[in-house]
Amino acid sequence: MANKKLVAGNWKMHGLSADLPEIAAIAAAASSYGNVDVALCLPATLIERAVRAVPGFAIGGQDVHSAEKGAHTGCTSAQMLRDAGAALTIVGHSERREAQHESDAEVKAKAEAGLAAGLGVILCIGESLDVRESGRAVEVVDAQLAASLPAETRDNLAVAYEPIWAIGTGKVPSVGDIGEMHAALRERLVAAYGEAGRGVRILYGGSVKASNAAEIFAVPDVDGALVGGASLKAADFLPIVAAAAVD
Ligand SMILES: O=C(CO)COP(=O)(O)O
Repeated sequence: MANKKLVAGNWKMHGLSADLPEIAAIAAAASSYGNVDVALCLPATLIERAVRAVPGFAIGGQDVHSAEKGAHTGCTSAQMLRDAGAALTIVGHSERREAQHESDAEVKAKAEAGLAAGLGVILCIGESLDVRESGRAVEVVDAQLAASLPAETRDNLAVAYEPIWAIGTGKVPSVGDIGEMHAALRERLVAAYGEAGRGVRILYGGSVKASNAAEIFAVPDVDGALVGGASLKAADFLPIVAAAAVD
């Protein structure tokens, strides 16, 4: 049976209190789609206010530290996100893997910390353009996933395949390439977790828009999307949610 789709927005470093009405508009409309889970991963500074503004709607963070607490200036623990009312968090986004030099081992520790704190976790992986052009994308991303996966899965673990060259560029892999990658990632999840690996949602991310969402969602083993730029406005995001709601 197909997994229920998850459409999550990643607001990255966007969002001030003036944007709370936009979040409320997204949450209000999203609640009418019973067969799709919808979430917004916001800057840490907005989480608590957003949770108060849209009770019951899934608000998430974009990163957590792997430790519960300690001398880590500027970092946020998974418990802190939970305490602010977050339901989930992204870990291992390529922007952090690149700019903050996060390793697979660190991403794995972050994913485990998030799950242990009761957060849903969206674990990101994806290849560079060089790797895609070398023909080694599946091999490299599979190895990245194997090294980043938490030791044990939980119901609220999801994986997001985000080719780095597709993020914010308007470029999207062919549906054939997305399908090939998601099938390989599914095999990896089943190898790691047995049958439970079939229930781990595999999202696609990278230039998802209203115009391409339906064909991406129709690919086998695409269980939703992680959406950047097109998640900032209800008018752009809600058609993507609507496309996920079509069986
Ligand atoms: O990085 C992304 C989501 O995490 C994708 O960003 P865009 O949808 O803006 O390409």
